[in-house]
Amino acid sequence: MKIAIGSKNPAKVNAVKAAFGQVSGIFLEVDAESGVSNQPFSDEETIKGAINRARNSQVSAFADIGIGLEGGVVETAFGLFLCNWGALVTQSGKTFVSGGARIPLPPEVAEMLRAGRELGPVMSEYTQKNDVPKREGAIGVFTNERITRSEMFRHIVQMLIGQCEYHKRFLNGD
Ligand SMILES: O=P(O)(O)OP(=O)(O)OP(=O)(O)OC[C@H]1O[C@@H](n2cnc3c(O)ncnc32)[C@H](O)[C@@H]1O
Ligand SMILES: [Mg+2]
Repeated sequence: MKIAIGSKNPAKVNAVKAAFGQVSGIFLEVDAESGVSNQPFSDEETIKGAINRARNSQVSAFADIGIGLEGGVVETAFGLFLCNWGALVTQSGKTFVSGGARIPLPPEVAEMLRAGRELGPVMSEYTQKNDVPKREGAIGVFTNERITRSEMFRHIVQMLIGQCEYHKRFLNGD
């Protein structure tokens, strides 16, 4: 099975490979367009980014399925929360969506994002560490690395695969 991943970020790529586990597949990393802003600011925008990445990677790699993973933030009455979404698109165009765990960002980090900055660079500055988005991620930093970005995305991909399996098994879909 050819599986296209709509990103070259190792935190995402490793998550997809781990979620598929024993399934023998060829994984193709594609710099897929998300079609949304670099810093999505709502669930809707983040989901849209995930679906676009999934579809664009599947099409451009002629893959059996495409997986898109997108990170964003969402404003709530309790502060600005991390939000993460994934999408799986099949060759026939069937689309599955799932969301990840969410935690609030510290107020000083949230303020920088509201001022128009992107979370990745803000996190590197905040932690004085490079490549936070490719490593533990903001979720890893603020959970004392109990849940890393890759693990969070792995759960999302497992829920995508599971929904796809359910669809095939019980709904006879393709
Ligand atoms: O190469 P891609 O796949 O685009 O990987 P990315 O790290 O940029 O990931 P996203 O585009 O999905 O994330 C949107 C923005 O939010 C940042 N971001 C999202 N989640 C993050 C996290 O857990 N830790 C650090 N930065 C994060 C990210 O760096 C971007 O600025
Ligand atoms: Mg990005």
